[in-house]
Amino acid sequence: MSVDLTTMIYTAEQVRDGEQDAAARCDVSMAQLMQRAAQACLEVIQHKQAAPANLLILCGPGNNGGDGWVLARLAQQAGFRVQVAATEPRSELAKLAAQAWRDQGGVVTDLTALTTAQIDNADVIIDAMLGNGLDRDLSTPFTEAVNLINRHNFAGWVLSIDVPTGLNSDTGIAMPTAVKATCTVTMIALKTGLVTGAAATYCGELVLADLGVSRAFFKTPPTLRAIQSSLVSEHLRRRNKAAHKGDFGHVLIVGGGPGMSGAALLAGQAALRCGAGKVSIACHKESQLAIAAAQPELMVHAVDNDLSALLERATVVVIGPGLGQSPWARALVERVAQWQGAVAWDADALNSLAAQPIAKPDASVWLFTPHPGEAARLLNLSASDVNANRLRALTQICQNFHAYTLLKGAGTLVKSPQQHDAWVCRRGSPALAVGGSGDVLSGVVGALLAQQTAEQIPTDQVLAIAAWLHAVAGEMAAQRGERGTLPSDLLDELRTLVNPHQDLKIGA
Ligand SMILES: NC(=O)C1=CN([C@@H]2O[C@H](COP(=O)(O)OP(=O)(O)OC[C@H]3O[C@@H](n4cnc5c(N)ncnc54)[C@H](OP(=O)(O)O)[C@@H]3O)[C@@H](O)[C@H]2O)[C@@H](O)CC1
Ligand SMILES: [K+]
Repeated sequence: MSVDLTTMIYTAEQVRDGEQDAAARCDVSMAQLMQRAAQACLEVIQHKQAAPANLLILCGPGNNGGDGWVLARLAQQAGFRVQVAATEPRSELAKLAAQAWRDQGGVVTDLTALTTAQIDNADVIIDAMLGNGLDRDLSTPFTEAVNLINRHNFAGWVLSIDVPTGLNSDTGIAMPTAVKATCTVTMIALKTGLVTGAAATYCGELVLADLGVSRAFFKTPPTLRAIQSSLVSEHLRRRNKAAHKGDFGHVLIVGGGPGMSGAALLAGQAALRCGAGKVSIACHKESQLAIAAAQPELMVHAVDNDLSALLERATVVVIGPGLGQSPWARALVERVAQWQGAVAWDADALNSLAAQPIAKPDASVWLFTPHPGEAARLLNLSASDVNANRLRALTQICQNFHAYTLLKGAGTLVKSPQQHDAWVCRRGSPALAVGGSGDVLSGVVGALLAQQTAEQIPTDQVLAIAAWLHAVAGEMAAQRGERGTLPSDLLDELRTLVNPHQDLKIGA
């Protein structure tokens, strides 16, 4: 069976532990691995930039620097004009590689003396300062070098080897200073910190160089798996021609407090566009008219605190969009928390659970879709604590609340309470960073839950599929302009995406 190596993502520790073993199994020495790493970087450079261009290679003390020293030699042999600015090599492999560069007549300047002129003369800067050995904040001379590279007026491009210097390859947290690369060539396996958190700002295009040992390495189970389009097409098949609305579930959306009818409306519209058989909304009486007038297919009920009749008819519940934090909202949260079935919790419904926790009934399945602020409230932490280790926060929420959880933000993470590994969504767009986007997502989750039986979607894949649909709908909507894309623009795109097997052209 073929494995897409770019979908399996590991911690830096897993890579460190696994690479030596994988190299030994493939009968490759560490020096050969370094040679292959440098060769992979050279090929990426040659693809983008013909020789003789000016390369400035910045080498740090460890094996990341070693990759840089070897690259200097290979690139010069390939006809590039190469300058190296370096700190003293300290690892054995880096020392040998530095000596080989000098033996070839290569010139070296001290990284502490790096000048703006050196940077400006370069067509390509290669960041081989620090890789996955980064274990503390940057200091002189790395901070100064990174600041010089990141200046807005540098006309060339930047290739980071393995990981941009200053980015934590496990958490995706950037030190106050970190290289903003055009392209990152990472070795052997993708690392968790390159696909979540602030990674997208720093990594640029991410290229995996498997160095010929990945197949041995990939026997190790990954920490994260990238959500792929195949997950969607496997589960959202062509519908049975004799289908009726009862096959596709009844979503009840609880939300739409005073002044927040739009959130419940967006969730309802997304649930309809993603194929739920029926969608009802339980909202505040002040919101009923606005929602009903905006979308005739929605059944809109004004509720005080009695949801019993609506819950009896529902297949799944989504609670949170526009719910607010009033006593009215809390009463609804308490009622839904007792209901036995599948409940998707979002927004103020999560805040309410955070403020006054309620235990999940054993027979219920709960799905949470917090953003980092809501996740922080659920864990009694700050949002920056959550962002400092998104995967850890995700795992804690799953465990503490026995809930399938989707943690929003670039590199959305998804995890089920039972499984060890998690999913990451590598798709998406900054266009999704706008109020109402999360309401659409909760409607998508509701629709998938409602169709779970008809489409045989395992519960642990519902949030992963929803994250992918929402992210790709965002990318598609953003094609008309990232800035100014509205959550309602996602609705048409979602409709296309949930019909992957349908040829949407109308034949004769
Ligand atoms: N192993 C392999 O098979 C292969 C590995 N490969 C490559 O090796 C890289 C990993 O190499 P690595 O382990 O030597 O770590 P690396 O990132 O070079 O840094 C360690 C050095 O940095 C220092 N240091 C740390 N933080 C610092 C800071 N903030 N500020 C200043 N200094 C700091 C630390 O110093 P110390 O803590 O000892 O004082 C130590 O000297 C990997 O990313 C990939 O590029 C590829 O060739 C493929 C084959
Ligand atoms: K680097």
